[in-house]
Amino acid sequence: MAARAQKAGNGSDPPGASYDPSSPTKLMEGQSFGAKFLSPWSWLPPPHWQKITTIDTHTGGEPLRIIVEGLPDLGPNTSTVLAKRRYFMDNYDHIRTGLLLEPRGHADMYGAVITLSSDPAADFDVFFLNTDGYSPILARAVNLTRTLNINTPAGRIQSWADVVEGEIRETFFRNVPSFIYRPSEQVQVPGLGMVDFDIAFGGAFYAIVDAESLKVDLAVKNYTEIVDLGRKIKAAVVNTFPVEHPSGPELSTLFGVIFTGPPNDRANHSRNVNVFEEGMVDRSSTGTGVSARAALLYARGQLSMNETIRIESIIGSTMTVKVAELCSVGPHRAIVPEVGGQAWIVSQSTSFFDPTDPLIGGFMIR
Ligand SMILES: O=C(O)[C@H]1NCC[C@@H]1O
Repeated sequence: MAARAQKAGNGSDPPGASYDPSSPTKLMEGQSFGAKFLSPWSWLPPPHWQKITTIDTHTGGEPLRIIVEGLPDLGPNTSTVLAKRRYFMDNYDHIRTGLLLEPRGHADMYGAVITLSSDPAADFDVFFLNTDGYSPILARAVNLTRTLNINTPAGRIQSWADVVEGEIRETFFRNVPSFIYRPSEQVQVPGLGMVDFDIAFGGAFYAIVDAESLKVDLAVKNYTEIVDLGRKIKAAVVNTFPVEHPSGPELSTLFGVIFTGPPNDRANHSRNVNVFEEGMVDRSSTGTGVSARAALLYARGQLSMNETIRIESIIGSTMTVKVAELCSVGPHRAIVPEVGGQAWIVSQSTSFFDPTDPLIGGFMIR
């Protein structure tokens, strides 16, 4: 494959032909063979291959691949983030699958498209990609030096950082209004019997289930069982309890099932494991999920205004949440949650898409 790409890139030059041993790029003893033949000095992809540059980050272990260069035009109507997302869905879904699925990604990969906003009140627009489709919002910490107003498919959020001596300690965002949608419901789940749950919205709709009622410990060793339970419960709830957000159909789907359980670290309030879409598992405690939990806890008198709680993820990473304001969303009494977390930048890379690659759009093994 490397030889084929080489031929396409440099005409008839043999691999590494443009490498000049006397140049400053000369390899030192111990440098890898790959460094010589795949270095940008010796090989360039052919001009007709699509090239997309991304920056990878993670928030509490949950990956986020952000497209920073190479995205084609987002169409004639860029007036709203939803219009841009619609155009992307209709025209570039192969970019989502190509960047997030194997071989460039994996079944639980996540992505984001950040664009300038035509809304003067917003610093930028962002929409989110996952391996099964598109998420209404992704509660992610961004590294910031000032408060940013960000338009997401779920609405406007604000994000800022706590900076101490030039170092970002924690980042926060003020989420969209979050509310209980259907408290204390039950559903018959094939193979499980009756399952108790609540539905709450925190930027996305979730069915929230106490894991102890299913006798499952929310540990990584039970990953497969947790995914299986999440998929079964989600299917049963979707079939029985349709959700409708007052803002319209784009937000009116059940995104996932959040299992709650006791924390491993007693300093934390609880544990959240979010099984979303068709079986993706959030490595973090889920920003939209802790928001939905805060709405539920506040309505039940188990969380006070401005009281901060810390919620663990399946891998033990944490996010904080507090109720910062009260408001309403259509007929629902709502809270405005403030979520805190930590994010790290881990790499930058350019993906190449050879049009003759039969797996150019990616594949998934789950
Ligand atoms: O933190 C969040 O809200 C997101 N993480 C993956 C699933 C959710 O979209």
